[in-house]
Amino acid sequence: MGSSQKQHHKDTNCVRVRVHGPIIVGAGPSGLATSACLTQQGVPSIILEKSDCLASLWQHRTYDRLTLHLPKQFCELPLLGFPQSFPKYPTKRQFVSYLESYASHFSIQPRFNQAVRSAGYDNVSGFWRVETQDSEYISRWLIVATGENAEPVMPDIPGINKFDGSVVHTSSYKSGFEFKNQRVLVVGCGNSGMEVSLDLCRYNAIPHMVVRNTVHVLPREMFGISTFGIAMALAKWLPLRLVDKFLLLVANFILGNTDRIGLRRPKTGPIELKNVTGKTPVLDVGALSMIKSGKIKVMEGVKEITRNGAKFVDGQEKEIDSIILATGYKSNVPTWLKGCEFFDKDGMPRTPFPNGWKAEKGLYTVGFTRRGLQGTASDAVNIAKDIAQQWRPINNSNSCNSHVIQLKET
Ligand SMILES: Cc1cc2nc3c(=O)[nH]c(=O)nc-3n(C[C@H](O)[C@H](O)[C@H](O)COP(=O)(O)OP(=O)(O)OC[C@H]3O[C@@H](n4cnc5c(N)ncnc54)[C@H](O)[C@@H]3O)c2cc1C
Ligand SMILES: NC(=O)C1=CN([C@@H]2O[C@H](COP(=O)(O)OP(=O)(O)OC[C@H]3O[C@@H](n4cnc5c(N)ncnc54)[C@H](OP(=O)(O)O)[C@@H]3O)[C@@H](O)[C@H]2O)C=CC1
Ligand SMILES: O=C(O)C(=O)Cc1c[nH]c2ccccc12
Repeated sequence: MGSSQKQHHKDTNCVRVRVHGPIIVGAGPSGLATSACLTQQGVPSIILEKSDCLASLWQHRTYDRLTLHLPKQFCELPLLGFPQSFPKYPTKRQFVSYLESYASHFSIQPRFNQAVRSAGYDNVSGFWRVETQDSEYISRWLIVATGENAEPVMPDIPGINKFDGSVVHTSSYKSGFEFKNQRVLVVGCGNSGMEVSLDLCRYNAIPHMVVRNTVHVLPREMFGISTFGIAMALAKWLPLRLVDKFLLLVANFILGNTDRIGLRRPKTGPIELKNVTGKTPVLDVGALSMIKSGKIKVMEGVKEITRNGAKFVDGQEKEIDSIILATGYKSNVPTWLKGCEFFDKDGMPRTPFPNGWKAEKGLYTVGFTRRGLQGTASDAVNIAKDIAQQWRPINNSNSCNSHVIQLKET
């Protein structure tokens, strides 16, 4: 990994590490992809990861039955594809094993248990100072790879604190096993809400899924071809409006009119909506037929949670045993990156795709495109090329490509 020099700070006992290459924050797919692309360009880097493993979202914060939604060719990281033996839609275990082989192939060794608490640009020295609980890392380049899904969104629903049963976010949900035979309120109808509701059905639980708004549901495949693949192919030739028209025509043919089962479609088409707002269409893997058969109950917005149930905006009241919040995720960048105008208050780059990867003064972002792993791959390649151009003139005279240099601690 990146070459660095280590010093003990006398007053605080904090270790100060001078890093020669870029500092990457986050060892998810985005951090790994960027590190690999930098390595290929001859630039060393270090990754700081708050958790104890790589891809912690996939390893610790997703449910057991999760598989990729898009066919594998749309989820590969740059430079090293999936093994041929993988199925079209790899499972999360396969995806994690791919990421582990990826890291090992490029000799990427993230520094685990390093939660970045603050980072800021020092105008005087021209370096980024990045603080974790026990160290300060200093570099010319900082790459933000903490992801769009860094923290769960926990909505403040009236009365939720009075509820007697358990309340969990989908990021802590593993399987319906713990909810056997229960009446469960699932708040939210994105891909997580739909898939958790489907999983609950497999354990004889009765999911009541809250749909407060409009939602696009598309079949995962159309006539044996992935819907996402069809959309990407058509988008090369046709305006997005027409692509969406085609997708909706076929979706309505395959799924029927989803309005009739309480899933009203937004006015804007599914791909245009994803591009403009980031809202991902639901790619159906079975929940829709459970809704049609009444096993998943669709409810309107929640008005209030009571000790043992929920009141809905249409006046209905239901007793429930547990609540699962499928309310999505948010970036955590505003909590640690200081004095930076590049990110908005939600921790997303203000500059839209495909140009949001480069900020100013050696700051970069990877994986904030709202375009899944394809967006990550595009950012990672761009960042590595850009930093390599700055790296070569500085380091041609004085080769610094060796691995970590541990200087004697002072
Ligand atoms: C359930 C689910 C399924 C998905 N499925 C798909 C799919 O099939 N296809 C697709 O293209 N996309 C999918 N996505 C989108 C998803 O965002 C990407 O798959 C991918 O995980 C993004 O990678 P990332 O590295 O940007 O973020 P993450 O995977 O979230 O990794 C960020 C890393 O940064 C670390 N971190 C955060 N804050 C700090 C800090 N302050 N200091 C140090 N480390 C920190 C985290 O611990 C984490 O390890 C899915 C998302 C979810 C939630
Ligand atoms: N197999 C796969 O590949 C999977 C992929 N994913 C991906 O992970 C990402 C996150 O998905 P997901 O976790 O579903 O999050 P999303 O942000 O996509 O969906 C959140 C849902 O919660 C609803 N919601 C939020 N707050 C409230 C509230 N206070 N009351 C009622 N409803 C509320 C939203 O409704 P509203 O629209 O009204 O705001 C929306 O329906 C997406 O990109 C998704 O595609 C997730 C699961 C599986
Ligand atoms: O980002 C996600 O959550 C995905 O599941 C991948 C994804 C990226 N772009 C899309 C457009 C339509 C459906 C899924 C995706």
